[in-house]
Amino acid sequence: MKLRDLFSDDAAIEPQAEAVDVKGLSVDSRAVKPGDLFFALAGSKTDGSRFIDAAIQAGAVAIAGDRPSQAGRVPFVVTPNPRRALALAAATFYPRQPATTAAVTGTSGKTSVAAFTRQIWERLGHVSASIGTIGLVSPKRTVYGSLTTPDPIALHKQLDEITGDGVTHLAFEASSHGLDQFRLDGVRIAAGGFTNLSRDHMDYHPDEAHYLAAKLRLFRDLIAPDGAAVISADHDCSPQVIEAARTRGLRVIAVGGNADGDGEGIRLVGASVEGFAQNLALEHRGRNYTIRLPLVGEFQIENALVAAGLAIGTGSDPSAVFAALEHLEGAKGRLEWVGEHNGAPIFVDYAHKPDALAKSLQALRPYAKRKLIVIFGAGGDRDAGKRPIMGAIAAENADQVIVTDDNPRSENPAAIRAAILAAAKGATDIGDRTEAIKAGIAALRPGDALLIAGKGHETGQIVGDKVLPFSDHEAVAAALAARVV
Ligand SMILES: CC(=O)N[C@H]1[C@@H](OP(=O)(O)OP(=O)(O)OC[C@H]2O[C@@H](n3ccc(=O)[nH]c3=O)[C@H](O)[C@@H]2O)O[C@H](CO)[C@@H](O)[C@@H]1O[C@H](C)C(=O)N[C@@H](C)C(=O)N[C@H](CCC(=O)O)C(=O)O
Repeated sequence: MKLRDLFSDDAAIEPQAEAVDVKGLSVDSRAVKPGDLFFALAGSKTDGSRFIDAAIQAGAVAIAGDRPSQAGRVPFVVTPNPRRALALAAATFYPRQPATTAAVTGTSGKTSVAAFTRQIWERLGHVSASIGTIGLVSPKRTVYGSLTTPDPIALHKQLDEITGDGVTHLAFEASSHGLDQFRLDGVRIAAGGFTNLSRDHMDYHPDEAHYLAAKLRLFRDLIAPDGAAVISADHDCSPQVIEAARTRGLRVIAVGGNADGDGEGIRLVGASVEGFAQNLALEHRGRNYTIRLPLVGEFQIENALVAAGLAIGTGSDPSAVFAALEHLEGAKGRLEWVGEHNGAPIFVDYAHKPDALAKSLQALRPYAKRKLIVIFGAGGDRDAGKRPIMGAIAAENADQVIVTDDNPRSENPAAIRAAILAAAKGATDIGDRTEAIKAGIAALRPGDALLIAGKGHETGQIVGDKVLPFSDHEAVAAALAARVV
């Protein structure tokens, strides 16, 4: 592809460089291949412009960045926002995208919403995929990804491939990092969803206003002008998100108890727990629907309604969408029942933030007539402020707390646990996660329930810079199979 074709008019390209043939795109000098266009990006740890020489040595035929470089040996494209230019170039280089794409943002629930939207579309006969924290899930390929929102090059390569596979409908997760770093700017988004907002990523965003502003980019800048915004109406920040969507002239579908069921909204009129399911009364366009949602946890109602809104907002028939909710399956490691001991259920959940931990514990309370036990930890090299908050939430919402390791990374694991334990009076300290899980299961008696929180679908424990194989699912299965409990 010609260099000129990869950039919009605001990029400065010398006329003699416009026809340079670009064979690939790269943001990492260590991964550059001959023929690549290298984007020099200012990053959180270093500045890509320091590696221009290395990129040229590796075979880069052109460089893009926000200020002209002295390298001079290959053409240099000056563009005011290189990260956004990268996203748009990736969309041009890998041109195919599913015809219908929905994105979801919010602190919690993104993975479930993406999975539920995919499942609803599948049930309605569309070839569907989802991309997010648990990777790419599509009929022909399942690929694990390390980021919630992949970088633009990986993202557009995947979009191009799955479209070639016949995928017509895609639901994907828009993380605040992804939105802030313009990773999604080249995706044609027909509908965007918003779940909720709580404390998260304070190691990245300077404050909560910045965090919300990143999320709002989806509604302010990215959804197609004739697209839909599906917004949970039950949070303090909901009016701000609705306002951002209305200002753009998007079709707003509010969902939840505060939504208007007479019109576009999906109003939750009532909900009751029945076994491992919930009966919901809904109102949409003045019509009433009664459905059995086969999922545990009140928070899953919000996820299911946002998914339903995304399907309706991209053209599906409401009655068929609500009927499809009765068949939803939880996403891997999202308040997932993984076994039982002494008749007491054991759940694995990805909750690794204060609000999510509180919601998961509250969701399991109806299943713990006697004691609710929780096992969790907190990640190293990440927002340290959430550790005591999570300790206090666990102590308040559970009857027995075991604090363990969860990706300590470069930090001293015992110090992370100590910060949690200081706020969780009476908690037990068991650093080894396998041992903690064994102890939690061994403590179960009839009428109890156990929540193992933090890792969800993950298959590794990050210690130092090594990822050691670890899975809560496997640790539970091994403990139950060995009858060590
Ligand atoms: C903090 C963060 O978001 N970092 C992302 C960012 O990297 P960066 O630009 O800050 O990297 P940097 O190390 O400062 O380097 C600057 C530039 O120099 C380049 N470089 C660097 C060294 C070298 O030898 N040669 C070279 O060319 C780098 O490739 C980079 O382009 O841009 C990269 C390209 O898009 C991302 O891969 C990278 O994600 C890192 C791996 C990451 O861990 N991100 C996490 C925090 C993240 O994005 N998480 C969100 C949210 C998850 C959630 O909701 O829980 C996600 O979407 O996954």
